Amino acid sequence: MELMDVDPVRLESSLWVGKKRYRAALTGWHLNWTELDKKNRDKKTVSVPVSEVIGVEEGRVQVLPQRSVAEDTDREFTVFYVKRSSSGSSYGLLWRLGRTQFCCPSRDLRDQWMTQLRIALKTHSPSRPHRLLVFINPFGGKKQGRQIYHSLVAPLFELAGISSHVVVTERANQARDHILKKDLTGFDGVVCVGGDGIFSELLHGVIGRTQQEAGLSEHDPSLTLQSCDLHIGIIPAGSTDCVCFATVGVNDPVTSALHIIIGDSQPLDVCSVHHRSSLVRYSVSLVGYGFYGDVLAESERHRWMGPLRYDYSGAMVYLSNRSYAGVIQYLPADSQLSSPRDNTRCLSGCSVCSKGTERLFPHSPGASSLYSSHFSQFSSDTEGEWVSVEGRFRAVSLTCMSSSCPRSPLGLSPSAHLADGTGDLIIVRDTHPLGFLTFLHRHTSTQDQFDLPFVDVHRVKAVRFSLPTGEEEDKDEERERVNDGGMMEEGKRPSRSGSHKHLIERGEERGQKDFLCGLCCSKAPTVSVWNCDGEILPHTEISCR
Ligand SMILES: Nc1ncnc2c1ncn2[C@@H]1O[C@H](COP(=O)(O)OP(=O)(O)OP(=O)(O)O)[C@@H](O)[C@H]1O
Ligand SMILES: CCCCCCCCCCCCC/C=C/[C@@H](O)[C@H](CO)NC(=O)CCCCC
Ligand SMILES: [Ca+2]
Repeated sequence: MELMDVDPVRLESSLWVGKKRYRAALTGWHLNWTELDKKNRDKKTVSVPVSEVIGVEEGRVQVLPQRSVAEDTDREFTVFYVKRSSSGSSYGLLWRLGRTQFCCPSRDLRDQWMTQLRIALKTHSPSRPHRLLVFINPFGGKKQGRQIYHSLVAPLFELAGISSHVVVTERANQARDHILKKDLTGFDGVVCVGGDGIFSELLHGVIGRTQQEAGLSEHDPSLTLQSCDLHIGIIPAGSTDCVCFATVGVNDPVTSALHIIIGDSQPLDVCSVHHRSSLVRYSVSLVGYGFYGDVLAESERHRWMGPLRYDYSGAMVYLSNRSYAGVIQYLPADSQLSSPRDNTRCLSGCSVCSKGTERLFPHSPGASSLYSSHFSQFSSDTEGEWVSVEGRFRAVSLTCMSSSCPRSPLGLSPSAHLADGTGDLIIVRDTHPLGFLTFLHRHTSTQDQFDLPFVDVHRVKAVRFSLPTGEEEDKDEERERVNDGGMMEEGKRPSRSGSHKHLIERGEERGQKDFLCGLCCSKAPTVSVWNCDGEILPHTEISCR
């Protein structure tokens, strides 16, 4: 009989940790050490999975805040591993670098431990990255990206034997263009240090490059795109850090670095946004019209405030008390599988997402290892009946994930799934100011923001938005924007500043010179803008899937 899954003890010996004696054992999957009392009886045991061991060093070594090695240490070795801290959010725990110094009775035994631990690490951590391409946005969030990387992350990568090539960006879209055009041979993954904006650059680079190599056009909305092999890691250093927070559960650079080192991965739904037959952008978090579009447009004028700009702009936009007319069409997802109000929380290993991945990519051998897979219930994309809603809206939001962030720990749609191939469409119809304030305020607590008479939420596969008949986007303007805003057209993509300029021009074209000027205009604008993961879209009429 062949025995599978045996976990033989490779090494067991009596070691010292400080002044206490321990029995340490290394099996294939775990490193355990048990304190022994004077009569050799077991006291408490610490057990660390080998897959969570970060590194092993000879001697008494310290890594954070600074690397230091003590002398006279030929019988000692230090093991570094993931340590789950008791603090964090209700949704995810902070991870810290655990460190234990062992002292062996002889140098020989120390060498045996070092060798066996390194072999175990190699054998039991096949998905760890060895070489990473890191992009730092020096202007994201509180402008701490460089410092966060060099003081908290680089020492951990070094300890784990990961070599990294670092690019500090000098302009917007540099990271995206690098991924689209440069030789990426030898890199196991790309990492961004910044916020959701630089993550979005990496996302567009990785998806774009994969389609280029597969010879597929991203502009064709009916095409099933190739899913991406290159993983994206995020070291949070932005203003909202929504993608990091919603996937890891906290926005903490050390936690994220440790997840990257041990090769954790999480597939993500990606929503494509098209205007007519051009791809405009991809989104993983929020595609939002009305309140969230206006907050973003307003906040771009106050970038100097840093992350506070969203609070200030949120208050200003709330006070401007706006609603917008439009026609929303959506294709509902299968309500038997899940619902936005079923009170579930999607975490790594979620069963709804696993079933979704199998359903969406039945022939993919690495279905569970997909990272940035394209939003794709495509075989059934045109199936089902489109539903149409016309009216005036405070906010129309489509979110592919919960979009939780420090500002809203449960997010825009707390029960949304990270990788089920659907998004949640939240429709907030026009209402009185106090009602809307209640809706917003509930995002900051555990109260149900959907339990309000003017709010509807639907789990969807696709959404289209258009202006009411007679108010469609101007045709000439359309033509100009199609040429201007195609995401894949070199040098003509809407950047933050580009979009802002566009928005001002558009406001002026429509006689709304003061659209962005203090929100104090007497004549309220008739159209808002779309916020797509923190970027302003250059079109009002869009289709998302
Ligand atoms: N060197 C650079 N100079 C100017 N802009 C840059 C540079 N590098 C990246 N960018 C752009 O800066 C924008 C904001 O970056 P990022 O997302 O990192 O920070 P943030 O806006 O503070 O955070 P969040 O998106 O989480 O709110 C992105 O659109 C990105 O494309
Ligand atoms: C009375 C109290 C009112 C409090 C209101 C709190 C509402 C918080 C909801 C937070 C939703 C975040 C959605 C995430 C969007 C990100 O993809 C995007 C890119 O980072 N961020 C923004 O657009 C930044 C947009 C920030 C909007 C506030
Ligand atoms: Ca989803």
